[in-house]
Amino acid sequence: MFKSGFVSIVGRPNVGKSTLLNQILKTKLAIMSDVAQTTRNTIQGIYTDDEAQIIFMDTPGIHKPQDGLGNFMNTTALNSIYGVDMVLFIAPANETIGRGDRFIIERLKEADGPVFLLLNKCDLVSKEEVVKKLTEWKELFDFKEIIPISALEDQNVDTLISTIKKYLNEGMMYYPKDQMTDHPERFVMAEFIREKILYFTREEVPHSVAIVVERMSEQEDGSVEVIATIVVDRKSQKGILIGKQGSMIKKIRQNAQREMKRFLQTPVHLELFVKVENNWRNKQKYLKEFGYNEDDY
Ligand SMILES: Nc1nc2c(ncn2[C@@H]2O[C@H](COP(=O)(O)OP(=O)(O)OP(=O)(O)O)[C@@H](O)[C@H]2O)c(=O)[nH]1
Repeated sequence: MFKSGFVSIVGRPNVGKSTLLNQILKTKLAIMSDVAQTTRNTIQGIYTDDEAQIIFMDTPGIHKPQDGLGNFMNTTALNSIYGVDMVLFIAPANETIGRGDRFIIERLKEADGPVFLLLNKCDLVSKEEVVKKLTEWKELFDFKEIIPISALEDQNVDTLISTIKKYLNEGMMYYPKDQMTDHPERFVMAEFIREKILYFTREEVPHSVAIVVERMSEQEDGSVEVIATIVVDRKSQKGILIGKQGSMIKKIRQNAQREMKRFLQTPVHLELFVKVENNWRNKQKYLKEFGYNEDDY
């Protein structure tokens, strides 16, 4: 069973978020900041192995502290705790628990999914101090897991990965294992639609559907409009996809839209069209148009 999920890493500035991410991604595929940047959330890195794909999310705001607690902890700074499967809260072992930490802790109560505490920089303090710190933290929040690590020295990072995997649900591989497409976001949007088609239609519609994301554009209010066409190669498949009075396509649309919203962290309006292109798989023109090339397979 392959697992996947979205994980956000939060913590005060300088606690070691980037160091940890680099350590995790060191040996694996690293897709660093900006590659799949959206208006609000950034995919900071994607860890993929044979068992799971973990997509680390980050909110840009939390990385750009300004002076004063009030500023760097503005309301948007912690948005990445919503709509993710798990939150990793990093705190340094070598510093006292401060106002910044307490502020984040308060917000973590609203987090979607389990919250882990990663006590970082454990290489800088004694075992006794680590234990003492962990006890203090335990009193402040009901963490699902507490893991002492050293991001810099690569201590316990493998334990962290296996623990994350334990909590992930079965899921698809959102990104190719070792390759990025030109339009990562469009690719992911198309995969959401494909997943829902397979889920709701089961075996009735073969895997040969193509999904073309025609447009993906940000609206003035910050929402995103996605227009996509599902291409099938027989008329009967179109009928199945649309369903009785449009009931099937509605289900696919609503559920894909929900995933997109979760992924982009902003309202999404999805429009779907179904088009029949006889035997499109054999037509070079379409293969090109749909963005497939031999390298993808
Ligand atoms: N000794 C030690 N130093 C660490 C560890 N992790 C991070 N550091 C150091 O702490 C400093 C801050 O680390 P970053 O990874 O940049 O912290 P960050 O949380 O990403 O910081 P922002 O980008 O400001 O949010 C760097 O000098 C790191 O080398 C660790 O496990 N042990």
